[in-house]
Amino acid sequence: MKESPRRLDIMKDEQMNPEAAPRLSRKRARADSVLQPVSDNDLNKGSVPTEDRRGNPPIWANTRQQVVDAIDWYRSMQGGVAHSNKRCTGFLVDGDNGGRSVMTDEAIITRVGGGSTKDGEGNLSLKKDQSPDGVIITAVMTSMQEHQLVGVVIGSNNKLLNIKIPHRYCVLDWFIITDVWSERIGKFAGYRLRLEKLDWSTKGWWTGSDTQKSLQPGNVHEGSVPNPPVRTCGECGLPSKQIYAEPGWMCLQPTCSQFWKIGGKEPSPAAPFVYNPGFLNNRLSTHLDSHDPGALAQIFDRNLEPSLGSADREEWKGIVCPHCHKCIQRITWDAWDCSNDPARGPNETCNYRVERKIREIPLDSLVRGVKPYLPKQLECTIAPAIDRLTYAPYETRIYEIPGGGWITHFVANDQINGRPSGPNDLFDRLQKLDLGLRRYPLTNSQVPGTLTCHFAVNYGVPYKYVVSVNSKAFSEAPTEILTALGRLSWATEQAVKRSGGEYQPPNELLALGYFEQMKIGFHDDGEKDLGPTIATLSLGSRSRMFVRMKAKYYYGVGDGGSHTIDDPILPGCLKERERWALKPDFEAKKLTQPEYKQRLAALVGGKGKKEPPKLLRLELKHGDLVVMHGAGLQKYFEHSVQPDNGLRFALTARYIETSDKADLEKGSFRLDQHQVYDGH
Ligand SMILES: O=C(O)CCC(=O)C(=O)O
Ligand SMILES: [Fe+2]
Repeated sequence: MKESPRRLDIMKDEQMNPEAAPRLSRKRARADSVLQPVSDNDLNKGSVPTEDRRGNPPIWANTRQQVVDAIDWYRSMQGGVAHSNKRCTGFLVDGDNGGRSVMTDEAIITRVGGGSTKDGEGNLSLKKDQSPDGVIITAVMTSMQEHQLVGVVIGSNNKLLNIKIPHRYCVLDWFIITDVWSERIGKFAGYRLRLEKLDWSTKGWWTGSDTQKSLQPGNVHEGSVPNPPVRTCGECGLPSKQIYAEPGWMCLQPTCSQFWKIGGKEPSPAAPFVYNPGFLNNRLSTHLDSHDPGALAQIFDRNLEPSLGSADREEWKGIVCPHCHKCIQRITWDAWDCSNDPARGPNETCNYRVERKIREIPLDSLVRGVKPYLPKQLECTIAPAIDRLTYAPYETRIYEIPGGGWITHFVANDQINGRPSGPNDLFDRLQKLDLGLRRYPLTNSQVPGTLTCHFAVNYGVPYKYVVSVNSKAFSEAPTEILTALGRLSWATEQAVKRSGGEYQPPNELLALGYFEQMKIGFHDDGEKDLGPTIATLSLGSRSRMFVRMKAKYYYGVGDGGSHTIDDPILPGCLKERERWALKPDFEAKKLTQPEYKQRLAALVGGKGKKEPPKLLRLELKHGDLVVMHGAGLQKYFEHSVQPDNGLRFALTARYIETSDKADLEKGSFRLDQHQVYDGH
């Protein structure tokens, strides 16, 4: 732990007494950081970062999701701009800010993301003009017009500040957006913005101990420079500020023929660009000086408040540690724990912990009087074969998925659920147990450190699904888990036998727990050694399960944007007939591979497609069992489950092929008589 509370107190004292730190005269500061030309390279790239900063961040995190979970104004896992209700609420300045970006002590000038792609070196570049009507630009503009508070987070890849950024993500402060304008960026017109620190009575923790003064309102402070002139374009008649002292004033209206031109010519990108000092260094927002921005986040000791012990959304949001100020995610079922962080750094020692035993939630409060789903919410393109007799009192609905297999839905009822050791009892008893449920890091997430949006615990043979989960042996499992396993074995056997397959008893069980607003996104269960059959028991809050073809097979376009050559052309895929018509020519070598790919691209387009349509939307109620049977269901299709708001458990059993002795041992079990299930 680098930030002790003491250090933070020191920081506050220093901030309250801006005279405490020596600083350069304004003239010198300008010479250092303003009149220096900014080329297409970032201003301070290559300079050596120093530890000499004034203080410590008020809030910090090791992963992006820690920030997102704990900070209300930064709910964005991708891109730099967090927005809500069409307003920008938070801004991240990390690496790759684009050319001509600068950070002074209190102002940030950088690009606005959106509409960019990463080049070979991971730098963002525009692939077309950024539209003023895009979601991000609109949000940024609206926030500027409304003087909306914008929280700013800095990432440690940022090279604009000449300090060593102490953690991967650090909150800077509240800012406001003073300007949004367009420039020529490479071949295209892209938006850039200027942010200004709201509170000009204190200095930011990130400023060096010998930095320039706070920004002052234009023309107020002795020695300050005039506000930048605004000129009207002779061509379009619209005003633009003079942002650059050099090469000079340019029209910044991207629709104007004189956009980004001086004397009819665009400045060379290699020309020195020098910010107008009045634009960079004056305080442009003088009207907000009495505004109380409120705290960046509520930071207090949750051990001092009474625990509601609910499964509400509030319970699994992140919190900011009152001791070390790190964003703590709710990783375990029953606690926030600062030390329980998969991305914890070697110097972190904070052990702040808040116990949160969940109070028992009565099943009735979740299942009684819930509004039926609308027909549209349960729309299926495949009609089930319905059978009310064979497994009575269950009703079964069998969906045959062409190219995939069968999904058998055993619909439970009060009679089934109310039996001793049935779903009602299981739901009540699972809540009282300490199963060791926790959120795990996703193994192939685009954003490192992202945790699942549900809690999990694995029993029996280790199973990797979307994450790698520790596994406990069935011999250590509570009777409730084995009781569930009994029911799942029964359902698996019935569904497999009915489709003519060979029954293989499960040797693995994954228990998932969902709080309010948790879910499992689209995924397949297809680990390499997984058998073809997967059975799930739903307990508690109602949910919907969705099934769709994977985009790769629906569009025939893989993740890299390339067309799939060994295309199975599944029934129901896009342009199925046309794809079948093309394939024989390729197989007969009448078409080369590039020609085949080109023809496919002409048929179904490239990547960046909309999501494939959902084939099934199933209503899973308390006590229901669902069996997926067929390897194709995991290979070519994917599923997701979206519970209603409220506590839910899902217990899923599978058979996993393994010759590992220890794993086999973990997966072996014998059910007691009362744990065996016969379908009643
Ligand atoms: O929550 C559910 O019903 C489904 C869980 C699931 O898909 C899984 O465990 O892989
Ligand atoms: Fe699954």
